[in-house]
Order: sequence, then structure tokens, then C-alpha cells
Amino acid sequence: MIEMNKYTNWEIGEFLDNNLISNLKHGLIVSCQALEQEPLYGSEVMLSMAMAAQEGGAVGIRANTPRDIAAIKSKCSLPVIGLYKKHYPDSDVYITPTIVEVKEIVEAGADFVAIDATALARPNGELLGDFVRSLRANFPGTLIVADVSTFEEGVAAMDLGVDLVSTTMSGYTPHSLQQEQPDIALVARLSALGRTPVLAEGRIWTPEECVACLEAGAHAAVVGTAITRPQEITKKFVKSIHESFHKMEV
Ligand SMILES: CC(=O)N[C@H](C=O)[C@@H](O)[C@H](O)[C@H](O)COP(=O)(O)O
Repeated sequence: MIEMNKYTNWEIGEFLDNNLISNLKHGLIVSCQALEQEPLYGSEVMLSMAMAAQEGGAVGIRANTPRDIAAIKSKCSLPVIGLYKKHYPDSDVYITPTIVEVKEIVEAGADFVAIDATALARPNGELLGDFVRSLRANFPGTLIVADVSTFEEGVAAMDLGVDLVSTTMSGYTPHSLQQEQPDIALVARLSALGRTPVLAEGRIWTPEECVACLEAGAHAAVVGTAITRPQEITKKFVKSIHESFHKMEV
């Protein structure tokens, strides 16, 4: 039995002793998120999305806000990676920035908590290491997913003893690689360390890209927009039509 509050560097085999983590192996995690300004905003809709993902064979759900997480946990039996997007005036960190948001999503039933683990300055000048230590001390049963944007941030998060590292923020910090495709090179480099399991996340649009991420060593892949943001999916179709068909008409 692993002590989940142990602040240490586990080898990858030890991480996989944890069922919540090993059950995600080579699976698809569906991110079900809609912000207030989006057409699908609302916890009931997000619960429906999660149920659809479960029916389709997903191994986990990623969800934002205590309300959505609680709604999903009330009916969906998949483990939930919870986060809480909040903006503070003194920081660009917005994915579960402080322990205040952690508490709310843990109380809502999140199995994992996703936190920004980039090098960006945190609210109230808090250091990432202190935040992780406080999370471990206050919520010993909660697994930590570190959302990073670069290789160095991934290694730093591993050194802090987080449970999973996700490439979520690649392309969303000014100092990370900006590209339209998923950052498979980052997935490969972090996975090759053979340390903390890595989630491939961000701009995965096709099943082929998903498989490529797993082949690159990802423990699991997280897909959001391509499955749960129909306005963005629609835009892709419309753009394709415009670029090829309508151009020919001119
Ligand atoms: C950068 C950021 O804020 N990412 C958020 C993290 O929770 C979500 O908005 C993304 O939808 C999620 O990461 C999944 O990625 P994609 O939607 O590209 O498949």
C-alpha cells in the first residue's frame, strides 16, 4: 500500500502501484469543459458529455469548477481530474492557482487535482514547491496532475513528487513552443525519463494523433475540444469548406 502523502520521487513502477493511475494506462481521458461564455455552459450538459465519454470507452474525465465536478461525480463512475480556472490580478496562472480552489474541487469529489506547474509567477508570490507541499499536507489522498509547458517544468514537477505530469500548457505560456499540433516531442522527452507518468494533452484532434502520443510514451491522452466543444469542431469543418470549395468558386 503506497502512502499518498509521501513527498518523494517515485520510480514509474511505484506510481503504477496506484490503481487510479494504472487504470488510466493507454486510455483516453475526455476533458468536458465549457466556460460561461460558451454555448454548452452548464453542469447538466457537462454531465451528459461525461456520460457520453464513459459510454464511448473513456477511462477518465477532466472537468473544471466544483459544480461540474460534483455533477459528474454524482452519476459518472469514471475518475475525475478536477481543476478550477480562476484569475488573480497579480498572476497569469489560472488552472487551480491556490489552495482555496484545491479545497473546493477536492470537496466536490475530484480524484486528481490538476494544477498549473509552469514557471509563471503565482498569485501572492507563492512558490510552486510550497504550493505542492501544502496540497500534500492538506489533502493527502488527492493525486496531483502538474500541467506544464516545457521539458524543464516537467522535470521540476517530477522533482516535487507530483503523481502525473501533463503537457496541457505547451503553447499557452509565452516561453513554450507555439504550434497548432499537439506537442508530441515534449511528451516523448518527458516520458523517456521513465519517471513520473506523462499525460499528452493539448490540441489533439484526431485518433491518429492520440495513438502517436501513446507511441511516444504517454501514459494516457487527454482530448477536450475535438470531442466536447462543438462550436470549435464546426469551425474546423466550415474552414475546410471555405478554403477548398468556396475558393474554387471564386
Ligand atoms: C490551456 C488550457 O487552459 N487548457 C485547458 C485545461 O484544462 C482546457 O481548456 C483544454 O480544453 C484541455 O487542456 C484539453 O485540451 P484540448 O481542448 O486542446 O484538447
